[in-house]
Amino acid sequence: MLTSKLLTLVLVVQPGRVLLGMKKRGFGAGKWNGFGGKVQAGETIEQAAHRELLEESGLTVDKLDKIGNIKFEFIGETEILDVHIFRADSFHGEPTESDEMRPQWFDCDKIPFSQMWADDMLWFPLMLQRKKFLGYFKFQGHDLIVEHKLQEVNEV
Ligand SMILES: CNc1cc(N2CCOCC2)nc(N)n1
Repeated sequence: MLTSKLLTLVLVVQPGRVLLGMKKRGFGAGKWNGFGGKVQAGETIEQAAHRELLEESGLTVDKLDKIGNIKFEFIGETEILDVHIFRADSFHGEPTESDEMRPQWFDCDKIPFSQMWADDMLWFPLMLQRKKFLGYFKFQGHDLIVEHKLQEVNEV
């Protein structure tokens, strides 16, 4: 029986550039990604997204737009990662390195997909076009996608 773990992911996007963080330890270490993590008991998914963004990047945002939900399965593991993805177009503060993440701005046409999770190159274009999407990715290990579904939706 597969249980699911609620996670958040926030992409801060400004005209022509997106803020990513180099994950310094733990799950996904060595990859560039948005900012996020676990949803704690007693907080909403959106509250968790705000909290993790602040903890990992030093930024606060007035508004998070729900843009996607992707479920990740890893062959041989019983826990499905249920990742709720948000986009912010403006922020307060300065991107600041944390224990977890080293933030850096990337031109939207120079996103380092080779140093990111393999699914990102498939849904980032939807995110950048402000589309909304639902996805499912089955991984073998951390690098190989053996099966996936990705659909644009009107509501996440
Ligand atoms: C497996 N592919 C993933 C996983 C992932 N995250 C899981 C851990 O929490 C933060 C988001 N993020 C991306 N872009 N791709």
